[in-house]
Order: sequence, then C-alpha cells, then structure tokens
Amino acid sequence: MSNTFQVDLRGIVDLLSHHLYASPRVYVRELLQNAVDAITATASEDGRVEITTGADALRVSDNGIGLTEAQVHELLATIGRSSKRDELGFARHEFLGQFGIGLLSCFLVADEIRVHTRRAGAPAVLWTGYSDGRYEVRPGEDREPGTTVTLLPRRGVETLLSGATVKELAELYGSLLPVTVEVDGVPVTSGELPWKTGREAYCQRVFGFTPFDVVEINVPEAGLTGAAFVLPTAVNPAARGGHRVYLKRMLLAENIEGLLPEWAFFARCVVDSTELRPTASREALYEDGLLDDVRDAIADQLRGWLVRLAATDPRRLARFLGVHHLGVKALALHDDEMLRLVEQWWPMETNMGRVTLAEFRERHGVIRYAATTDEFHQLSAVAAAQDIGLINGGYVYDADIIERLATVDRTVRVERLEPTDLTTRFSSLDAETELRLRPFLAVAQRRLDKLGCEVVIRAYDPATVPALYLVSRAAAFHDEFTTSRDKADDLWGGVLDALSQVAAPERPQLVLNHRNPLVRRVLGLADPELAGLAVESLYGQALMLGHHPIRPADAALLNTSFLGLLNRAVTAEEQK
Ligand SMILES: Nc1ncnc2c1ncn2[C@@H]1O[C@H](COP(=O)(O)OP(=O)(O)OP(=O)(O)O)[C@@H](O)[C@H]1O
Repeated sequence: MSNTFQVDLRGIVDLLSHHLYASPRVYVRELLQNAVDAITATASEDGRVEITTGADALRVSDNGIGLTEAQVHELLATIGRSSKRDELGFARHEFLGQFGIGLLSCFLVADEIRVHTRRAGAPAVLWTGYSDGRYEVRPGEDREPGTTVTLLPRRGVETLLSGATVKELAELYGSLLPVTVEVDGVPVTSGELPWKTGREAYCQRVFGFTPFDVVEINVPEAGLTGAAFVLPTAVNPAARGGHRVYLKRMLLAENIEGLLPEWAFFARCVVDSTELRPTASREALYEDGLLDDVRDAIADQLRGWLVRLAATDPRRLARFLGVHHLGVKALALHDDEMLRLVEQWWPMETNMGRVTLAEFRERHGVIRYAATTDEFHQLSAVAAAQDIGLINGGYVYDADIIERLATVDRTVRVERLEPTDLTTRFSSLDAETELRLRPFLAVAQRRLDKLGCEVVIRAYDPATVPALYLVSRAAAFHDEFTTSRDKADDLWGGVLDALSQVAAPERPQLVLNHRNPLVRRVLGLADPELAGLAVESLYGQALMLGHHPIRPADAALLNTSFLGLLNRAVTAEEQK
C-alpha cells in the first residue's frame, strides 16, 4: 500500500525558527529575494519592489513573472518545491532562492499569508495560507502581472513588521539589489557598490574602524569583487572575525566565517559574489571547491599586498608588523614568502638590541638562539660579553621560524645555544690555582650538595658577574621531575620513580667567576663557615640573575645565608 507523507506545518515552522534561521527578522530577506527572483524571471530592466507597512498588514509587491493557478498549487503549497531548480534538481544560476522553503519563514511573524498573483496571459489568483497548515485558492481581483504578498501580523510580534523595522531590514539586506526597492514610498536601494568609492568611510560606517589599509579583492571565477580592510589594532588571532558577504548583491549575512584562511585574521572583508552558494539557512557559505578556491585567491591577494608593501614602503610594513606580527609569524611557519618577510623585517630580541634575522646573520654569520626566554635570560649578558650574539627564541613562533629558515635555505646556519655550551667556552684555571682552590671547592660543594648543584670555578667575562647558575635542558627536566615526584601520591610517584631511572640528569652548575674581584677574595677566605655563607649567597644571587625559579629549599638557604652574613658584619662592627 502506498501512502503520502503528511507535513505538520507548525512543526516545520518551529524547526525553521529554532534551528535554521538565526532570527525571525530574516523573513524580509526571504520576501525580497522571491520578489527579485520573480523580476529576474521576466528579464525586465525595470524591476520594482514596493513594500508598504501598516498596523493591519505588511505588503510586498513586485512586477515580476507572477504565478498561474496551477503553479500556485504546485509551488506555494508544496514545501521544498521551487521553480528555481532545473530538471536535475540543481539550483538555477540566475536566482537567489533554490530550496523552496523561504516563504515559510513568513510564518515566523504571521499566522496568515496571502499571495495575490497574476502571470501574463492568465487570470489572477489569490492564495491564502494559514500557519495551521490549511490553504485556500480562489480567483483574485484583476491586476498587472506580478505578485503581492500580504502578511497579517501575529499578536506579539507586531514590531517586527513595523515601518521602522521593515525599512531597516530592507535596507540592510537589499540596499545593493539591482532593482528598485521602496519602503512606504522611500527608496532603500542605491545600486552602487559603496566599497568601490568611499572605501575608508564605508569601513568606518560598517565595521567601526578606520582601516590601516584597503586591499581590493577580485576573484573572477566566482564573480567576486570586494575589499579587505586591514585592522589598525591587534586582535586575538583565535577570535575568527566575520565578513560581510553579498550574493548577487543581496546581503547573505554580516558575520560570515571561513571566507579567509585563519592566518588572515588581521583583515575584515566585504565581498559580493555571483557564484558562491549559501546554505539553506542563508546565514553561511556552502563549503565546496569554489569556496576553497576563493579562500586561496583572497589569501594570495593579501599576501601580494604584504610583499608589495615590503618592496615599496618598508616603514609602513614595520608599522603593520608591530600590530599584527603574530598572524604573520604564524603564516611564516608554512609560507616561504612570509618567512622571508619576517626574516627581513621583523626585529627580534637579541642580547645586542632588537635586530632582524637578516641583519643578525650578516653580523654574526650563524643564527644563534636560546629556545626559551628563561634560557635567554640566563645566557644573554655572558654571551654578549664574549661577543656571542644571541636571539631570544622564546616568543611565540620565533624558535620555529628560525629553525624553518634553515630548512628552506641551505645557506642559513642555525645553532641553538644551551646554557651548558657556555661553560665549554669559559677558560679553565691553571693547574696550580686549581690545586690551591680544592679545599674551598670541597667546602662549597658540601654546602650546595643538598640542593643538587655542582660548584665549578672558571674565568669568564664579564668580570662584573660573580657567578652563573647554568641549567642544561636535561637538568631542567630532572628538576621538574623531582618537583612532580615530591607532589605526587604513592601510585603516581611509583611510576615517576621508575621513569626517573631512565633520565640520567646532568646536575645544574654554579660557575664562580675567577675574574670577579669579590669572588677572588671569597676564594681566599680562611674561615670555612664564612666561605660557606658566601657561596650560598652567590648561589642565591645567581638564581635571581638568571630568572630561575626559587624553590622552598632555595628560599630557606637565601634566608639563612643573608642572616648569617648580616650577623657576621654586625659582630665585626661591634668588636671594633
Ligand atoms: N513573489 C513571487 N513571485 C513569483 N513566484 C513566487 C514569489 N514568491 C514565491 N514564489 C514561488 O514560490 C516558490 C517557493 O518560494 P520559496 O520562497 O518558498 O522558495 P524558493 O524561493 O524557491 O527557495 P528558497 O527556499 O531558497 O527561498 C518559488 O520557487 C517561486 O516559484
């Protein structure tokens, strides 16, 4: 037995209003669109849509193609049926609509919809649809070819059909349409694409900012023109900005995502396309190959703008990078041109001031960097004193960018500097001095053993630095490891213990500087207790100099060594 599906119109309208459309305000867009499509079907040059508002009803009249009685039955009363698809079910290119559900959106604001329509050469028809699913068709009063849709407002939503709201919505969605649209006798269409003329003023009015620059966009295969406005201030790269998209000059939505690749978060676009397709809610673009191509083409045009800026106006480019460097750097991780741009123009922090990677290479040959800001702080002063240029690769993307540079250009030499690499550059002491200092070293080592630190004496510049605390990557890992072990419960602690046997730690080193005059005096102290206190306070000072974390054991040591030294100084003064 074959049956036909029944449709519960209330259920469908509920589905549309709660799950498809973002707001009932879209009903104006759907009505406008039907009117424009009906005019397109006549191929007339003189299309007009007249909207009149009033307390009793809203009327939308067009001089479009109109419908015969048979079409009224077929198209208006059949959900999902549309005259805008071809025999194979594909959307016909010239129309805005395609899904056959748009008219239903009127039930979001009205309980009764009347369509008074006439196709040239056929009698006029009046169709009345009710939100409970009934409809009636009867002969209509004679009229010019075209259609008038009348909505009788539902109680409670009258403001959505008020003159002011309808004018605002008609202007929002339809101001660029190629037909004349009037609301209560006042035209809302201007015809011109406003971003073609006063671009800055348009950006200010629509997006609320004065653009840093405007990039013209053209993607002929999608019949797309538009403008990308470069934001004058930094934005969170994770916050995806929306774009204003028109399809065949009808506003699709003001906040469309996914038109640009993620890295281009510094631009807001307005575009009009004849070929891109909407989703059924008409609030997003349909993801297809064409949208991919459009995204790539716009990305190319933005990239081209950046490269041109570098060539013609480097100061302006520097200003741009000052604001949007994060986005550009993110892009440099997979785009060679952007990588070159960062190399040439983005000044990085080094121990010799801010310089670009290109300048750094020219000066030092090798791009030497510390992978974290902590490592950089440990090393920068000492490296500078030895004329070793060092870049702080600790900022977001910087270390990765440096490494990538070496992979795309074989002539670039990159070296990651480890704290312990520096000790190998420090001079060892002569054998005789080493021998003489052994008893001191033994005292010092005993004092710092409990902190897991090894004491060594070397001679290095700058002589003003008395001691350095150097942590190798392996030792830093081990430190974190033991801290977690101390905090972990038994079960997890057991797991960590097992792992710790695999990680052979290199101990952190306190490297006393034999060139420092105060250190030399400390090394000559006869009193082992005073020597111990001095080593402990040098340890504390070196920790702070290198921005190392101060653990509770370190804080306790700092405290006792400071008080011990103070006690000594006061006692000495009292005994004078
Ligand atoms: N003003 C009008 N003049 C002539 N025909 C109309 C008019 N409004 C609606 N129609 C007819 O009714 C059909 C259904 O309209 P509806 O708005 O529900 O869907 P659609 O415009 O085809 O597609 P979409 O759901 O994408 O808007 C249309 O395909 C069209 O044939």
